[in-house]
Amino acid sequence: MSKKFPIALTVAGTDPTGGAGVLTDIKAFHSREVYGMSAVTSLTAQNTLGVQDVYNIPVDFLNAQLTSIFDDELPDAMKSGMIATADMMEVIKGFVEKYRIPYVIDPVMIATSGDNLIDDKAIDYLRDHLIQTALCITPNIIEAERLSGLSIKTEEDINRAAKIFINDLGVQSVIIKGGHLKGDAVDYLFTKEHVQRLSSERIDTNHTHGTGCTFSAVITAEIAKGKSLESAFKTGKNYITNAIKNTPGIGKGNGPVNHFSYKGE
Ligand SMILES: Nc1ncnc2c1ncn2[C@@H]1O[C@H](COP(=O)(O)OP(=O)(O)OP(=O)(O)O)[C@@H](O)[C@H]1O
Ligand SMILES: Cc1ncc(CO)c(N)n1
Repeated sequence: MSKKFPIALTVAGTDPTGGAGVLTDIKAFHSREVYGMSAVTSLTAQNTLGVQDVYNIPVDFLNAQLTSIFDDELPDAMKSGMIATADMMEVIKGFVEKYRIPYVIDPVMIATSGDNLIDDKAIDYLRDHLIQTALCITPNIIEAERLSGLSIKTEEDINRAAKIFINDLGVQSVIIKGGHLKGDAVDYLFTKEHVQRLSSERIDTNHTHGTGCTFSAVITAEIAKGKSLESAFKTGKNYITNAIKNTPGIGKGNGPVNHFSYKGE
């Protein structure tokens, strides 16, 4: 029997309050009418106030989860979020290379609350071995600084960092998210051939927990449908702007975004 929906896989950590990580990814896939699958890298104890504890899944068990998925059905696209260790990254790289699956990397390093989510060895492995396997990587400013080695304050700095990603680090394409800069919320997609700049008004809110996860999950869902990266980027940007604007107002701290409100293309 042929499958009725595109399938997207997320490989990421969990947030029990559902604002970031695997749960927000699955909500975004569902909202975009894409069937969601997940392999969990870490269980976190966190909420809108911060990260209280982290339990990393043993690397063999991450391998077992991915084997269960890939032995049964091939997802149309996958993304990763929090991957706490280089050992886990090596396992994930093996599956991406074996199955040649379109792969979006959200290079998660630090939670919105400021807590570290991955170790230094993992950041080095990400930069030197993993990001090259992706169709696209989606760093925020802090992650782009850490991976490129540049300090990023202006649009010119963003252009310079993109050149490092593409020319020196061998990345196919990169979306640098300007959510952490001042002024409008501007994101940039760089490929070898062109730059696409998408801008939205900055929404005055602290309810931005899981925005990066959600944005990359929507992009992955659109790629799973066979959409171009340029079109997926537009949908991701429209979705996240709407989702932040319509915050459901959950929790005592940096609340999550709304997965019910965006009805556009
Ligand atoms: N206050 C805001 N108003 C409008 N758009 C925003 C705002 N904050 C972030 N965005 C948008 O949300 C998306 C995610 O960007 P951001 O830089 O917040 O990612 P992130 O830091 O990786 O998120 P996370 O909180 O999951 O770690 C981008 O499209 C960015 O432009
Ligand atoms: C599990 C997880 N992934 C990603 C982030 C980044 O928002 C987070 N806070 N928690």
